[in-house]
Amino acid sequence: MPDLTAPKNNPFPSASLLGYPRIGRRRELKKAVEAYWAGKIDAAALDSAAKAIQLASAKRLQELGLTEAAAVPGTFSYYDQVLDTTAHLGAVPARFGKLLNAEGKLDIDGYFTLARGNKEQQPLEMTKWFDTNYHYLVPEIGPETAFTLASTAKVDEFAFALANGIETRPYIVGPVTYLLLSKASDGAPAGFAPLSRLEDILPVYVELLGKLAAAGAGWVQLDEPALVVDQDIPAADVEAAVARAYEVLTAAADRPQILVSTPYGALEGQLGTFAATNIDALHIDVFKGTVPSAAALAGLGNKTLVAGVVDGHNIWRNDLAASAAKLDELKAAAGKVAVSTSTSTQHVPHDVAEETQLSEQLRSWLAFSDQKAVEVKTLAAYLADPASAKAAIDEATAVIASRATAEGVRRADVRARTEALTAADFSRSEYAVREAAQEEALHLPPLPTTTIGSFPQTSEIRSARARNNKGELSDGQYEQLMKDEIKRVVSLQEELGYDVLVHGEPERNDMVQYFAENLDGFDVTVHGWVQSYGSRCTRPSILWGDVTRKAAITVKWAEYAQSLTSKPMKGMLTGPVTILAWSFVRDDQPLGETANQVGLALRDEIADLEAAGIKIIQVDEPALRELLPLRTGDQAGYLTWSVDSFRLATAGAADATQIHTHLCYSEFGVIIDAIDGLDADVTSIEAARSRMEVVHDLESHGFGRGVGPGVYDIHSPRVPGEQEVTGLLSTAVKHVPARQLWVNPDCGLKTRGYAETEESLRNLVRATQVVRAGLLETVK
Ligand code: MET
Ligand SMILES: [Zn+2]
Repeated sequence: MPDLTAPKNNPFPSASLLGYPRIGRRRELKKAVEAYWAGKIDAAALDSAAKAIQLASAKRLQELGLTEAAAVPGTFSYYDQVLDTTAHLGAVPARFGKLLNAEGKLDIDGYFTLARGNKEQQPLEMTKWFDTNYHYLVPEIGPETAFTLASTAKVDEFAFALANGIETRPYIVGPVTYLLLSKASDGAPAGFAPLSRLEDILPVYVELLGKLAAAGAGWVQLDEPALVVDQDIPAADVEAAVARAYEVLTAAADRPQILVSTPYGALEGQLGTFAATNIDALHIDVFKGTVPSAAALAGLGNKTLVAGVVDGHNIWRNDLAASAAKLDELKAAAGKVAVSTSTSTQHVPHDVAEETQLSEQLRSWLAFSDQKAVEVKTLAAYLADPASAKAAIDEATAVIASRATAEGVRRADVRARTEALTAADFSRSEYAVREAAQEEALHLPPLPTTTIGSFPQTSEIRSARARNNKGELSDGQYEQLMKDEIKRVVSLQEELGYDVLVHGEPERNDMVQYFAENLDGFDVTVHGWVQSYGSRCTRPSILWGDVTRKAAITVKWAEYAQSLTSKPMKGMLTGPVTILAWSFVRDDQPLGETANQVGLALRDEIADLEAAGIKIIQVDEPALRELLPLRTGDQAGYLTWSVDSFRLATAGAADATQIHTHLCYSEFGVIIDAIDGLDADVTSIEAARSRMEVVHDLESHGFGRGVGPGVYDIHSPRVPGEQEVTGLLSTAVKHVPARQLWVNPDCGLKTRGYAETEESLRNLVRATQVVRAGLLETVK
């Protein structure tokens, strides 16, 4: 047996993936982690579940042809790759007290505490990872943060695979991106920039590189996607940080060869910055990004250029001919070229072959992670010997061509409707007119209380749906169970004293999939889960054709719920941008065209809801921020079509119909104009985790319509106390005029249990009463 741990100088693998799903083909990790949290399995059982997934994934990728050393990415994570990096750096925020154990390590419980919070502390803030629907945990860095190698999880993961005969390529977030994604810790002085701690984290990276080299790693992958984004610090500062970081890391005495990866867009000017360092390989995204100039590529010298030509973020079969052409160009200008995906494939499911319920035609158009591994392998073969890949390339070309003419892809009725749209279809009356009409129709108290839509999806609800799908429960029985649940949700809200009620969305498996299942142009998967955050997964639908509404979707449920109460019942829809963002969307026409088709379908649904007597309709757009292009130059175009599609969906509503929207998960400051542009009468926004930061943006913008900054963080089981909520509301009324303010949680309650939900919602009402009374005092 060769000594696998001996130092080596292998070339970068000709074919590899930038990352791979880590949740398991059947969401084994989700199940194990949740069982561990529930105390049903111990740490050893969790560890062996994790190892089983790691090994299965590595073996699968080898089977698919990624057999070279370091071709299999070591991208496993128990929760999040940024949290992993925080753990390796020991960057535990001071507010958590002493989380490191006696050996100075962050054990698995400490790790989960950062992710989920504890009785005293909110978890780390969560936000979107670049332009994806994946969320990472935001590091909190201050002048006081101490850095020490507090975890060797990545070394252990590597050693475990190696012991099983597979040399993987350990992955960790690179130092510059790590600090650029961090926020200043609570106590940090004004103007403190986490990037100023660069010198202090580098020694920990160096120590980690040493341990990886000692364990036998030939390559390590440092992920630097922040370099493809326009940062709010000068480019020259970013460049200096990169130069310094990689000067130190490449000078480490014992280290694996270093691949720096830059997924999610074009690296542009920073390519030269990396070219000037001594790293061994540089990955660039040439799927979403463009092929750099020959001169820029020549600057890479002896470094391997890892070409991300296969899209890691969407599921369409690769246009191998187009990729081959890009590779030719790259090869002509750069010395060594290897093939990979544009991003980690953690954003797409495992395997199309599992989706046997899809038509053969649709399946032939798709590539999930495993198919992408084969595509990458084919393209690497092409680079070595173009003739060897000819059959595969021709087949891909033919299949892609078949999409253009397939039934349902372009429908004359749908196209006629979008082509006939005029400016008037995108606008409602002036807000003052609507406000008066709504006041008259609704008579709401000051600081109206409401929730965001979903109530806990109990195991009874989920099992009823599963049994209905299997045919064990008739549609009639299922419908009755959902109605019972709606009744329970309505009476709970009545009892708690909420002003605007919801039906609780029990009938929806998912806020996008539910609509996808009821619209033409979509298909849904059975096993196509992708990680959203932690143990949470979603199953994006596939939007492959022209979209139309077959029949009313939500009306009967809303109508039933409204019949149970004299309070206004909110109709609940998912907006066009979110439907697109959380589906895998066709790539053969501009997103704006697809969004308008969805907008029109929703517009018809709103008209039907109004006709059924629903006076308030919420159109959720939690993903509005997520699709925002990373480069500032591309943002205006996106904001125009996304805002337009929402307006198209909602502008048919009568003046007296109150249109709500809901946004969550992100910093909104940058898109506040667009949020205003949606022209919704009421906007609820996530704010509890970030402790009401958003109200400052709203204030400085002069946001003039209704707004509900969330006062209950629903992402953790923690119950907010009455005083805590009172405090948040008191902050809000200082910045937002009370007549505009609404009281609501951050988001829907579907992931919560009833016990904590009831208690929390009760505290919201009590706090509202306190603040309302205070408002009356000030008026007197
Ligand atoms: N109406 C939806 C719900 O309450 C909004 C969720 S936003 C991710 O679940
Ligand atoms: Zn939400």
